Amino acid sequence: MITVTVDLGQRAYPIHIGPALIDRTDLFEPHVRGKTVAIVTNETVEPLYAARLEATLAPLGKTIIRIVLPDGEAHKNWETLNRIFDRLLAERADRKTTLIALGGGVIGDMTGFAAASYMRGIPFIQVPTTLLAQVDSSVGGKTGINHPLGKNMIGAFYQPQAVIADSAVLRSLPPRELAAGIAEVIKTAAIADHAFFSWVESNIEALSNYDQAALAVAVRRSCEVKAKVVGEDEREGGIRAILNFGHTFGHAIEAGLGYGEWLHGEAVGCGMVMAADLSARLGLLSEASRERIVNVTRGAKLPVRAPALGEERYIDLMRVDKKAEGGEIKFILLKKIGEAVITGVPEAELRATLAASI
Ligand SMILES: NC(=O)c1ccc[n+]([C@@H]2O[C@H](COP(=O)([O-])OP(=O)(O)OC[C@H]3O[C@@H](n4cnc5c(N)ncnc54)[C@H](O)[C@@H]3O)[C@@H](O)[C@H]2O)c1
Ligand SMILES: O=C(O)C(=O)C[C@@H](O)[C@H](O)[C@H](O)COP(=O)(O)O
Ligand SMILES: [Zn+2]
Repeated sequence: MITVTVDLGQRAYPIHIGPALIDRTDLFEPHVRGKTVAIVTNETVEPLYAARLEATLAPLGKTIIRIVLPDGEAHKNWETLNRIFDRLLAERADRKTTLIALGGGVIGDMTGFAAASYMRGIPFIQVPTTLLAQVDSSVGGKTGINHPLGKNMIGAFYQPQAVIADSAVLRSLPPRELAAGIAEVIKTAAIADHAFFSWVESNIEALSNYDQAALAVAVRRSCEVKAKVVGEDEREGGIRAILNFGHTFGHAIEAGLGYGEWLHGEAVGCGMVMAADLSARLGLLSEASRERIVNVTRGAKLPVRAPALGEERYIDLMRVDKKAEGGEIKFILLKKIGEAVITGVPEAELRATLAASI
């Protein structure tokens, strides 16, 4: 097992990474408060891992509740969030109840938001079970739900007590979901670490083939980079926005097609290709580097052509992006592989990228 620390100044929390961590009572014990623990999961993950997690928690002598939600991005909304609150209230869950998010990013984001708002804040632990959640969403405290008009529009910054990432659970992940997780690995490397990007290029087959050693490197390095960025700028006042590379286009794709049509990671993969195109068009990124982004994304079996929503629709959807200021859309672009910039762009170049990508 290795442990990466997220150091927020006032407080810090661990990200434990390794095989069979779901079975380690000693890792959960320091973070489980109160008399009740609620495991929040979904109908796909529950039959795979909930009983094991309950067996791990049993020696702690807590009352354990299972809250099982419908599966999928289309359910990351108010209605599903309310099901968590309804159940917590029905069970008389008090302020010391600990929530455990057992699942991918959808479960993690919703459980975190429920924890942030139930009785104005209760503790929660992230147990990410997808690659995407292990490399990205379980770390850093962005929690929330989607709105039909925009992705993750309602939410809170609220940090977990700990992240416990069991690498063995990735074996049951469908290939399409694995690829979606690789998209966020590519993103992390592209914005912050050229050597890591080169490593991803060389190991893209191994990652796609569930090679445990390669996945361990990807999870560890991605968490190290994310922990550092979040430690510098927890609430996205500045530098944290680089973690949004590919997301301005990607979120427009997700909302425009309807949530769940494309996976988040697929939309981000295509969004990175579009952002690299825009970076090259503006003379920031070399053509050779742009091609490396396209090739590694394609190598991960992610889409590189954008869905035909129409130029105006893309622009409309991107105007509600959380990074927009006074109606001006802000993009995360690349100066080179391993270095990102946050900037507005001339409309003509943006339209040229959209025309070339669709
Ligand atoms: N908070 C953040 O910083 C952050 C970062 C990135 C993404 N996100 C959010 O995360 C979400 C995407 O997360 P995701 O890609 O994990 O999707 P997801 O949560 O929908 O999980 C993907 C699928 O895999 C299934 N699954 C989960 N673990 C499994 C396992 N071990 N074996 C078999 N099946 C398993 C799930 O039931 C689901 O069908 C999006 O809503 C995105 O906005 C948040
Ligand atoms: O942690 C962050 O910061 C990120 O931007 C990580 C992204 O991968 C993630 O998809 C995040 O939820 C996007 O945040 P949003 O603020 O653009 O909704
Ligand atoms: Zn993302």
